[in-house]
Amino acid sequence: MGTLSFMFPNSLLDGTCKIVALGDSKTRYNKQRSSCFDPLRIGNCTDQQQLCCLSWGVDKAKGRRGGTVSNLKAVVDVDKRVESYGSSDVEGNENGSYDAIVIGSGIGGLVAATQLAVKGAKVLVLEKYVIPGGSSGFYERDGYKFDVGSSVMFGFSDKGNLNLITQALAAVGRKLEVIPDPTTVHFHLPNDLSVRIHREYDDFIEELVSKFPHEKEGIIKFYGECWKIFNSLNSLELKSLEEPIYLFGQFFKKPLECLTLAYYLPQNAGSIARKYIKDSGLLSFIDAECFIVSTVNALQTPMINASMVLCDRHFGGINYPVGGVGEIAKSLAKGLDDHGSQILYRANVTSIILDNGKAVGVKLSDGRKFYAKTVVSNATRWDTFGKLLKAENLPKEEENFQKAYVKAPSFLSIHMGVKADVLPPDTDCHHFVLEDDWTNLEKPYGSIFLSIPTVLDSSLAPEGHHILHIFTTSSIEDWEGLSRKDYEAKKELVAERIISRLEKTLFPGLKSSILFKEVGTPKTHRRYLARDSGTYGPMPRGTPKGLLGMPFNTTAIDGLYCVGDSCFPGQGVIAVAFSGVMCAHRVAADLGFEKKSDVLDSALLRLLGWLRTLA
Ligand SMILES: NC(=O)c1ccc[n+]([C@@H]2O[C@H](COP(=O)([O-])OP(=O)(O)OC[C@H]3O[C@@H](n4cnc5c(N)ncnc54)[C@H](O)[C@@H]3O)[C@@H](O)[C@H]2O)c1
Ligand SMILES: CC(C)=CCC/C(C)=C/C=C/C(C)=C/C=C/C(C)=C/C=C/C=C(C)/C=C/C=C(C)/C=C/C=C(\C)CCC=C(C)C
Repeated sequence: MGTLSFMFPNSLLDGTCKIVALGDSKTRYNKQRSSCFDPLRIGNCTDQQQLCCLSWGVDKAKGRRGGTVSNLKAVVDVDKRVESYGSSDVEGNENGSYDAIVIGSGIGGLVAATQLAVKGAKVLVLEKYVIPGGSSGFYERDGYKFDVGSSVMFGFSDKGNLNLITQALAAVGRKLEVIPDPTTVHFHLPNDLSVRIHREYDDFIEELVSKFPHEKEGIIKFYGECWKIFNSLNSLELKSLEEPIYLFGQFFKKPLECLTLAYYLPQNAGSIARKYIKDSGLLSFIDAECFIVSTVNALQTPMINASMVLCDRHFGGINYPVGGVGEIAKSLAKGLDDHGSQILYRANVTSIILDNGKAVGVKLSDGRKFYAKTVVSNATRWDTFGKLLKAENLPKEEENFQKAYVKAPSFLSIHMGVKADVLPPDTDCHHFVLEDDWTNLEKPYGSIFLSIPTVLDSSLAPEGHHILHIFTTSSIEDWEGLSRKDYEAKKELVAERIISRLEKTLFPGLKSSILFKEVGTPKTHRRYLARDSGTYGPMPRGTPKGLLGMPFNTTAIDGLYCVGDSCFPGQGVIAVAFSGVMCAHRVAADLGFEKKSDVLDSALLRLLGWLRTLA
């Protein structure tokens, strides 16, 4: 980066840090662009920002060209924090001593890495940012601890086979204390339809039937069909569907359940709902139920995915980790370290190194190269095949994927700290608001998601305050080509409209209770989550054949695997955790840590490839 000068005044230790950057045009460029999340922020910054600022300062001080670090104690504290989430600096390795390199430490990447580590593999995770978790990370400001993304955690209970987050933590000897959420979501919908998704299934059904008494039978049949699928899923041991010894073993042990899943694999929730339900308001409600987990309506949502979430919330229930969602990734990262593998932060992978068409390593933006027997990418498929590999050599399978799936929009997120008394007593933790027109459900800024995690865990905000995380779909195109001033003004304007809507629908007096507010746009998501266009994940271009077209973890490139939401079964923390489990199993088999059969492998992989072409 050249000639940067940093000066850290003593105010560092009391939580504010003023950084003065002097120097070349690049610095001035960063100075102009500095935003609330910017590692090179100029002005007051706290906590995690401070961490970024300081770690830059340390780098500069080490590399020495004009760096001045005036408060070494603070630097040491910050280094300890980086250390506590995993390893610090690692030299490049030219001779390939790792079994697997994982690009990215989202939940998908971390689950793949930890599962491999417990099987005995030596893994290196390379994360661009300064903490683990990606969209399941956290950040701290002014005494508030915010979840970067969703605060609704499926798969986090203590029972069944589908509690994949609990299991992933347990695999590395970790367990988090959780707080049960009595209501998954409180829906506030057109025609004054208000529905609470109670933890108890019978209470939920009773409430829904009370709103649509003429559809009692249809409601029971539709949700009943979801249970049939959920129970089949829940009876299986979950591993890679691309590994034939396991897959055929499951068919042998649980033939009925596997056939049930095979039957529903190409189906969508909306068409099944229409078999039983006629009321258009109720069908729209089921659209909203699906939209919050898939960003598309029920007709486009795979039935297996819908069943998973519509039942897990009652089976294991939604549980929130004490200390926030970020604790999950932090614990996985620590568990990885405990098992002899490593995670390296500020490690921006810019390309995947190929040798005779096989993935053998990666190159970082600072020039370091790391080699391994296999490479797993937790970046989206658009980033993996469009940036880390040369876009012009797009394999046929990826071309097909991009024909069937497009990037879902990103989000506009508003993180706020408010006075506690603005919330009526018994306010639920999660809300979904669509005021008067069902046709706005999927439109940008149409529906509003709201989470108030301090309803469950008050330690996330100073006493007498609450956190509000408000988000709504928004596309990157809406935010590009604006001057800094216009960009900031637009953020304020759009946020103001959303907050006014919530003030009108839910919390009178909301605006005057705001003590802290920070707005992130799709550009923020793109920048800090390294996701192309800031996308939330893939969504089907048209009506998909359920999950049939969704690729698993192997790719057309030998030695390269993908994990995360652009793999089967798609978006969602629990979904990417499953993709991590599947990926680790397939990689472990290929590395010789698990049983495999070359003959069966090639037959199954060909069959699955062919099935995808039918989607
Ligand atoms: N966006 C949200 O609001 C939100 C919130 C919570 C959970 N989720 C769920 O989490 C899912 C995503 O999880 P995931 O595991 O697929 O991924 P992720 O996007 O959460 O994490 C990917 C990680 O990879 C890192 N990365 C990407 N490219 C890199 C590169 N070139 N070099 C180094 N690091 C790189 C990113 O910094 C990030 O930490 C989403 O589908 C969503 O359902 C989303
Ligand atoms: C292979 C073949 C061909 C065949 C065979 C058959 C079989 C055996 C099959 C099997 C299958 C399986 C196993 C499957 C599995 C699946 C799964 C696990 C799935 C899962 C899913 C999940 C999901 C999707 C999830 C999601 C979630 C989400 C997204 C969430 C989100 C949330 C949010 C956003 C929040 C909201 C908030 C508010 C409202 C505020």
